[in-house]
Amino acid sequence: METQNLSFGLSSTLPTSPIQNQKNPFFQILLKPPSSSNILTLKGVFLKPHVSFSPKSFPSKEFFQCRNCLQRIEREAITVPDSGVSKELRKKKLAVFVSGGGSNFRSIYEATLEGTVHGEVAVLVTNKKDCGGAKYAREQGIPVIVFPKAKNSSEGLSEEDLVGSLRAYNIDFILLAGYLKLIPTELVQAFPRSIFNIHPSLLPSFGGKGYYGIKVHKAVIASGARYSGPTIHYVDEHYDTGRILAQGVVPVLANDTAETLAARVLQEEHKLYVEVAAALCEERIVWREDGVPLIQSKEDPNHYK
Ligand SMILES: Nc1nc2c(c(=O)[nH]1)N[C@@H](CN(C=O)c1ccc(C(=O)N[C@@H](CCC(=O)O)C(=O)O)cc1)CN2
Ligand SMILES: NCC(=O)N[C@@H]1O[C@H](COP(=O)([O-])[O-])[C@@H](O)[C@H]1O
Repeated sequence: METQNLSFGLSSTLPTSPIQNQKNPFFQILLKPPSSSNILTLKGVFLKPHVSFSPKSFPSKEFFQCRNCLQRIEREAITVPDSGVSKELRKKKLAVFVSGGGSNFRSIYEATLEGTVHGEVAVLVTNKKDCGGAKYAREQGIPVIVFPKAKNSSEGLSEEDLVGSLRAYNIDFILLAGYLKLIPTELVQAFPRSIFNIHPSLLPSFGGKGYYGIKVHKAVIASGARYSGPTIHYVDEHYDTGRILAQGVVPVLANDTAETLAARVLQEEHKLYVEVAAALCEERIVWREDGVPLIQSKEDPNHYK
C-alpha cells in the first residue's frame, strides 16, 4: 500500500496538509503555501484544535490571521512517557452529552480525576434533567445544561444559547455518550472536528435513525454477526455517518441475549472512550491524506491506529 501523508490535529481547510516537524517540542507546523517555494514555519504557537484559518493568502509574516486569533495559551506541562520529552499541553475542557445512566460519562470523568485524560469535564448536557448521568454530575458539582427544551417545559436552552454557553465554558471537545437527540447543524458547524459520539456497534453496520440502546444489540444478534463492538466517530449533521476514529471488537456468543452482549460491548466502550479522550487531550489525532483520522500511539509516535 502506498504510504500516505499525515497532518496533525487542525480543523483547517488548508489546500495542502500541514506536516508536523517532530524536532520541536512545541506544536510546530510546516505549511507549504499554495504558490510559494518557501516554507513558512510557525514555532511555539499552539493553534486550538477547532481553529480554522483561511488559506487564501499566506502572509509573509511569521503568523497567520485567522478566524480565531492565535493565542499563546496557558499550558500545564505534562511529560510524554518513554520519550522523556516534556511536552507543554493545556488541559482541555470537555462537554459530555448524556440521556441515560451515564456510565461512559463516569468513566471519562474518573479518568480526568486520575490524570489519565488530560482534561476536565466542564459541563454536562442532557435532554433528560433527571437521568442518572445528570444526577451524578450534580453530585460531583459539575454544571448541568438541559438541551433541547423538553416539550411543554420552559427549562432548557435554545440551539443558539447552547453554542453560547459552550463557548463561555471554553469547551474544546464535545463527547456524546448515550445522548439520544440529533445534534443540530448549528452546533456541528460551531465546533468543527471537535464533536464525537460513541455507538455500540461496528459502524457503518447497525447505525442510523432508530439504532440506539438495546435495539442495536438485538439487531446485531438477529443478523448472526459473530463480532460486535463500539465505534467512536466524528459527529456530522446526520446520525452515525461521521468519520470513524476508533473501534473495539468483542465476540458475539451463540447464547448471547441482547442484554449480555450489551454488557460486553459497554465494558469495551468505557476503555475505548477513555483512550480516545486521552488522545484528544494530548493532541494525538492525525489526519491521513485520504481524510481518515488516526490516533498516534503515546508509546510509539511512529505507530498509528
Ligand atoms: N448530528 C448527530 N447527532 C447525533 C449523532 C450523530 O452521529 N450526529 N449520534 C447520536 C447517537 N446515536 C447513535 O450513536 C443515535 C441516537 C439516537 C438515535 C435515534 O434514532 N433517536 C430517535 C429518538 C430517540 C429518543 O428521543 O428517545 C429519533 O431520532 O427518532 C439514533 C442514533 C446522538 N446525536
Ligand atoms: N446510538 C447511541 C447509543 O445507542 N449509545 C449507547 O447508549 C449507551 C449509553 O450508556 P451510558 O449512559 O451508560 O454511557 C451506550 O451503550 C452507548 O453506546
